Amino acid sequence: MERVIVSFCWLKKNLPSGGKLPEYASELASGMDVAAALDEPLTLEPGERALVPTGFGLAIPAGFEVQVRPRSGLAVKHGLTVINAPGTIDADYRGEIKVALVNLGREPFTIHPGDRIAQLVLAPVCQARLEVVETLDVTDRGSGGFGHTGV
Ligand SMILES: O=c1ccn([C@H]2C[C@H](O)[C@@H](COP(=O)(O)OP(=O)(O)OP(=O)(O)O)O2)c(=O)[nH]1
Ligand SMILES: [Mg+2]
Repeated sequence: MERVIVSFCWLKKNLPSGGKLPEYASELASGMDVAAALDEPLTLEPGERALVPTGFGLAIPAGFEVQVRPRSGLAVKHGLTVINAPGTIDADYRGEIKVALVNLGREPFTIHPGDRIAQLVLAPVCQARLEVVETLDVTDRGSGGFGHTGV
């Protein structure tokens, strides 16, 4: 598959403990698994959330974004998910990529340095140019929404 070049940079002088280059786990995986760059294990109590560092930053080309998505295994088995999923990494952001995790499970969950906590999906985006009008055009749906077509 053709790949888009994204600049990757460790943001600290020493490679953070647990920091790993994000990787596609299979040939055609949509997301690169991303690891927790932690000095020590971090335990999330039920209902608790944390902004987990990765140690790196990206320079994403214009016309793309990176989405931070949960890993379904962690979500289904432990209730660990990304609270703002999909997190948005803007193409002009140069700070550290962080993962906003929440433990929606019933048990405490411990993240160890280097654990794969989420996945990063590179996705195309386009920006809108808003054209302000007096009225919107007419459609069959009209203003029906939120279950209007049935469950
Ligand atoms: O899961 C995330 C979400 C965001 N970010 C970083 C990159 C992103 O470009 C920036 C801003 O994110 P967002 O636009 O979602 O947050 P905001 O609350 O709108 O903050 P801002 O006013 O800085 O845009 O924070 C992360 O590292 N991880
Ligand atoms: Mg924003």
